[in-house]
Amino acid sequence: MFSDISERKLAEKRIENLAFYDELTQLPNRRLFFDRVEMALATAHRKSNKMALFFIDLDYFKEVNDNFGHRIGDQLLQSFAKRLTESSKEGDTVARIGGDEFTLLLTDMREVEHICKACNRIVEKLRQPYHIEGHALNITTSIGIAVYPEDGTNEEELMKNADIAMYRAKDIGRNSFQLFTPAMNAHSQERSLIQSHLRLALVHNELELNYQAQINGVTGKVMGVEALLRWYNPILGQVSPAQFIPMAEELGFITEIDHWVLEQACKQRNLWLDQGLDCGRIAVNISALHFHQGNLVASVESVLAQSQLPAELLEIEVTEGCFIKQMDKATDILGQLKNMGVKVALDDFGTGFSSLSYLTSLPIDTLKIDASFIAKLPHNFRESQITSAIITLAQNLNLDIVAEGVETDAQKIFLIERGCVIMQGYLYNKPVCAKTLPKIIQDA
Ligand SMILES: Nc1nc2c(ncn2[C@@H]2O[C@H](COP(=O)(O)O[C@H]3[C@@H](O)[C@H](n4cnc5c(=O)[nH]c(N)nc54)O[C@@H]3COP(=O)(O)O)[C@@H](O)[C@H]2O)c(=O)[nH]1
Repeated sequence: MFSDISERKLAEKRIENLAFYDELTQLPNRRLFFDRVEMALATAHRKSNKMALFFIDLDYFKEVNDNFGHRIGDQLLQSFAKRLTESSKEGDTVARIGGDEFTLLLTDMREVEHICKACNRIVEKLRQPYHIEGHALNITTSIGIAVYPEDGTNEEELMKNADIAMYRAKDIGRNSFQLFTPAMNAHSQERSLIQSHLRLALVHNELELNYQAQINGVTGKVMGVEALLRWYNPILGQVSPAQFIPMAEELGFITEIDHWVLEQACKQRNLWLDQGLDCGRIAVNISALHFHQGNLVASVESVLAQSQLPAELLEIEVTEGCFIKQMDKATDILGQLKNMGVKVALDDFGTGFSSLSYLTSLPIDTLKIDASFIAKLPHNFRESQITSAIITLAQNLNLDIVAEGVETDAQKIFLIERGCVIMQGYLYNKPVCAKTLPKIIQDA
């Protein structure tokens, strides 16, 4: 009899635990979190206090799972939950509401400055490296914050607005926190609208490629062309790739888009080849996400076979983001491309992570100096020094070098004097459609 009762109690406890707590981290789940918010709202209302609801999302958690496996991913979530709990105060509620999504409720807040202070403290603690099974994982977080009563007076509203603010933090580069503002609502609606149209852009034939020439500034000869994606939607108008490419990455169809670009660009370059148009290599941008998650080598192989374009006329542009993680895998992918005869350029060079040692081991052919440096030439001391150093580095490593975003004669002269002769930018031509490019090449 005694044992029956204890067993029943144990079973009840287990059921309650499953209903209200997350099994992996033992934190309250979404249901219990909502109950706590509801209770806290009543107290905050009575005492005329503020409270803050944090929506916390781990940046690039999926990559941890993909690269290190789910066991390490789970341990990371447990350590993260522990740290988040340790950095909160008595009376606060920490919860796990989904895969890598956590929430935190801070009660008894009087000023928004107190909330920001608390947030800075928490972010600092969370971003210290996590040491798991011999791996040092550097994880950052994107946090959105909604404050009662300004940003919502019930749990749904606060949660929705904290979520919107969290997406804003992701949009502006992750690793930050954002307090909700009403303007974000409009931004979030615009984002959803773009996303819903983007899903159909390929099917509705709304994508097109433009081409921008890369010119030898001394001889005027066209050395290559870069394919740049354009999207025109009848309702949204022209949408910049700087806006929709990150969305396509987030929505999971960047590989499909990159493959389409690759196909069109190779087909077009082969057509120009047949027409005897001498415009060097065609450069195609590949997103870092596609680089790691898609099958880039197979994609390039099949497109080259289908288009009949000689491999040496194709250049793949990758960014430093491709090498932050899984350097060995990245080297292997680039090596396979090189073995096929395809050239590889490192785009936006100088803006990524600081370690240059990877340059010596990566099989790349070209460095593209980022336009943000060129824009400040020739008068800005810092940018002039960096640009000169990048040119010297490329020369020492026997790499080709291309300057991006060249707009003035003064920039061109600066670059030529330092040994960078290939340039791309509005000084020569803006990106144009396939029909217009031959005229630019003939006039060059
Ligand atoms: N994965 C893919 N990414 C792509 C693809 N097409 C473009 N992109 C990436 O989107 C970002 C924005 O591109 P875009 O608006 O096309 O801007 C490019 C040029 O048009 C612009 N440019 C060129 N010359 C000048 C100049 O003189 N002044 C000036 N202000 N801007 C100039 O610079 C952008 C160059 O892009 P990149 O060489 O790739 O850095 C951009 O990050 C693209 O990479 C795609 O098909 N797939």
